[in-house]
Amino acid sequence: MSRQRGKTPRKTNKRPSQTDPVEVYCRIRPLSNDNEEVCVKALSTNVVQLCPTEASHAYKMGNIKETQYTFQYVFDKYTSQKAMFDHTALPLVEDVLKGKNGLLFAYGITSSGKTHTMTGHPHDQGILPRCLDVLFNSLEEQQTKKYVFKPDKMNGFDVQSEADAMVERQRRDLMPKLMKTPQTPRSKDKGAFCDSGRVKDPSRVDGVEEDNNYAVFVSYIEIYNNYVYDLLEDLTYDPITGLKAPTSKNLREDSDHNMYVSSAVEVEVKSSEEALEVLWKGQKRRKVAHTALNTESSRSHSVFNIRLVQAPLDPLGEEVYQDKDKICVSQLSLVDLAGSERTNRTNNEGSRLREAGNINQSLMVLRTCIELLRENQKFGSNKMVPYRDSRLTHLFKNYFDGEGKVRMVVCVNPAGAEYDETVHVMRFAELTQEVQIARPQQVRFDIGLTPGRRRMNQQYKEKLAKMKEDGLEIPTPERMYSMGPPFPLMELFEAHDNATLLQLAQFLHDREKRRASLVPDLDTKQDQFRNQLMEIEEENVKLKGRLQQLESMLGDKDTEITRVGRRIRTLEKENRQLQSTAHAYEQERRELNYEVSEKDSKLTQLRDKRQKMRNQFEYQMQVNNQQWHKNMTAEKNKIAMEAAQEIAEKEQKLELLKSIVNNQAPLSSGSGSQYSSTPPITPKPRPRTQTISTTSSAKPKSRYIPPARSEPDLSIVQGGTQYGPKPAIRGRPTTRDTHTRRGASPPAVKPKPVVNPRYHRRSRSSHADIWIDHQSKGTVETGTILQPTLKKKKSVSKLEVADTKEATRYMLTHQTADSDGDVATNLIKGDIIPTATGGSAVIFKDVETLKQTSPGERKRKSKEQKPEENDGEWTDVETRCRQGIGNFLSSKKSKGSRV
Ligand SMILES: Nc1ncnc2c1ncn2[C@@H]1O[C@H](COP(=O)(O)OP(=O)(O)OP(=O)(O)O)[C@@H](O)[C@H]1O
Repeated sequence: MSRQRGKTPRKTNKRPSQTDPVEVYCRIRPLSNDNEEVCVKALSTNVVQLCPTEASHAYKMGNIKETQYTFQYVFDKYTSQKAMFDHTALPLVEDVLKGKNGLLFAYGITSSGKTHTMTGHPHDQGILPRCLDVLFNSLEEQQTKKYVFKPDKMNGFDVQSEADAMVERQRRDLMPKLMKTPQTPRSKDKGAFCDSGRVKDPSRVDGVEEDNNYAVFVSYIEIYNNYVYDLLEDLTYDPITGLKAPTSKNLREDSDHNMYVSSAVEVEVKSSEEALEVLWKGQKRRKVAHTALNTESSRSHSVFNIRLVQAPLDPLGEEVYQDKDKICVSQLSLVDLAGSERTNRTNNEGSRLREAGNINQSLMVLRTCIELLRENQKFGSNKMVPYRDSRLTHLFKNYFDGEGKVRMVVCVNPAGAEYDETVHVMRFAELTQEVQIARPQQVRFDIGLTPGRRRMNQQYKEKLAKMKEDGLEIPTPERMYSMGPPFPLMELFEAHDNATLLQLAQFLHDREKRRASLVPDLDTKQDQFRNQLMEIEEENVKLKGRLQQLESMLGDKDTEITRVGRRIRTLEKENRQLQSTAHAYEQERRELNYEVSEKDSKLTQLRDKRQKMRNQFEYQMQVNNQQWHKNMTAEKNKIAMEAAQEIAEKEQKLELLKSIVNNQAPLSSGSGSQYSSTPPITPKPRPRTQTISTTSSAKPKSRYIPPARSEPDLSIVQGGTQYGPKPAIRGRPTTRDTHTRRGASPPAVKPKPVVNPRYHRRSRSSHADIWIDHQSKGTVETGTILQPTLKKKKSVSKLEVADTKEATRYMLTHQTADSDGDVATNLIKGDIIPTATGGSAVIFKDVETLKQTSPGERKRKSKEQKPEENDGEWTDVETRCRQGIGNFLSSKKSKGSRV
């Protein structure tokens, strides 16, 4: 072994060549109540996310940011104790077996699962019992007898022979039992680690040196209120005062500057059960105070140390080599830190409050130390790390200052209410990862003795026993190649100390003899060895050839692999492209399908709508047709009635006119205030006087008054009508007039003419005529193709006397509807002749009828007679006058004035 100091852990003054960071693991425990809000979530196997809950102080202060922390590994609530152990502690157990130190501590707030992780339950063991199980599983038969290694009370170990160890065992067994702490009943779970219900961890690790012997020592200490107590110390019992209070222990530094708890009991254990019993004994002593947060909350930091002592076997492979310097001690410290919460959260009072203060103080110092250490390492500063400010940091100073592996398990309670505390824990944990620890150096256990000594000794013993059994001679054992026992202790006090010299000569002679006897054997062995070497060399040459072959094959394969790899990559790329194209097409197809279905549905909607509209329209058409037929029938009846009435009226007027014409009765004209139509005047006064109304025949407004004076008055010429207030025209009959007059009886009295058309010569040139186009305002524009020719005209809707002064011709437009509903426009034309009294008279000469027939009804036979058909009738003066007067009257009726 290169380094055999029985001290733990070792401090090195050299600057470490290789370092490892502190490895931090995070474990999230399950919620106590599934309905609780969660503030911690594992994002991956090494990232954890914290998000403030509404109940948290941070949230209330407006900090709602989520934070992420990266750790070596994050274990979620489903992680088993076994998995936890395998990741975090198993490598440390392996290291311990190889002579390296390890520190594992559980850190977190109260009730975050530290004790559960470190200790667990018998049926679901935590890290500590599993470490013990694996350690003892791995050591198997290689443990020394008890008391071969003895703690030297200065953090080191002594070694003694098995015989001495046996004597000590006997002595201890015979020793009267000391007064010990009365046994208290074990609690249900934690004390039951040694019960049959315990589920042992079956794992074992490699790394156990074949030619070493081992012994395991455990110690259990507690740091409470910044005092160190030995949890395995037997409390002395005084029959009067009872149990004596435990005394706090001091921390000491050994010759190698390693810290240890002075006079702390270290118990040598030979099985995990024994070790767990010790653990339970210590746990009984552990301060477990009830706080508001956790009824089993640990108010102290507990440190369970497992020290593995190993030493090589002697050359015979029989016993431990009796040299203290050849002992190697490695240590695994498992620390369950007290909860890191703040005092105000726990509702602590009195001693509990002091506890909380001290816990926080020691954890604060731990944080400060780690921060400074990190700073020194990072920035090359040399600030003093205040390890001594707390017992906790002081005790583990060597782990951080020296070498070893340090791991931390951060336990997290994901309950939302714990957010504020958890954030501090996380920050510290993340920071801790930046601290570098010197990597422990590889311990070499080879001390120059034949390897496999234990096995050979074993075989030798077995063979010996068998030969003894068979009664055979015992052959020279392989181990006889030894040069014999070590040199005896001889001291030469004077030059002539012959006895000692002889003894030495004898010893050397024996050795010489032994050597001489071994030389031939050695030569034989050398020959054998040479032959073997040659065989190996041959084999080697063959293998080299084969290797070359294989290498060239491998090279070919590599080339092939590279080519295939390249081809695969190309194909993969093509495949990806094709996939993306297919994807795009698929997408397009889906979109088109969607569009088509959308359009289909729109089309269907449109069709439905159109059908609905058609139905509505048809229905509306039916209704309208019915309504139209009804209206038409009513209108027809009305028109027929009106026509009958009009005809009757006109008949009446005609009668009147007839009588006027026939009788040639003189018409008196007033100052133009009213139009009067004279009744037929006969030489004999007629028995009755006929009154003609200007508005309606039913409601006569004026009566005929016989002329008072003999001045010429209005006379109406056949074929025309006399208009105007004053002029009285005795008209000469026209050709047409003549026709009508033929049947009329000559007037009995010849009235004095008011206007004499004979005296009034009219220009024959139609170009010189100025027309008055008299149309009432409601005249409908018919758009008839044939229109009267009026070169010069003045259109009026109301006829004034002044208009008649300039004009020579007069045309009255009058519209009527025939029985078919078509509009017939009558243009009644006449000459304007000045009267003797300065007025104007109109002599109607012509009536034109413009008629428009709808094409659909062209073939229908109109009830209205065509002009040519009317020829006979139109030439009839009566009819024409009737028409003329009727129109004029109706036009005058609407105007309410007379010319
Ligand atoms: N991973 C887990 N799975 C199941 N139960 C758990 C887990 N972690 C913790 N618990 C349970 O939560 C409770 C509190 O855990 P524990 O006592 O280990 O907390 P603690 O951090 O050690 O508290 P303190 O600091 O006060 O000692 C215990 O009942 C424990 O069984």
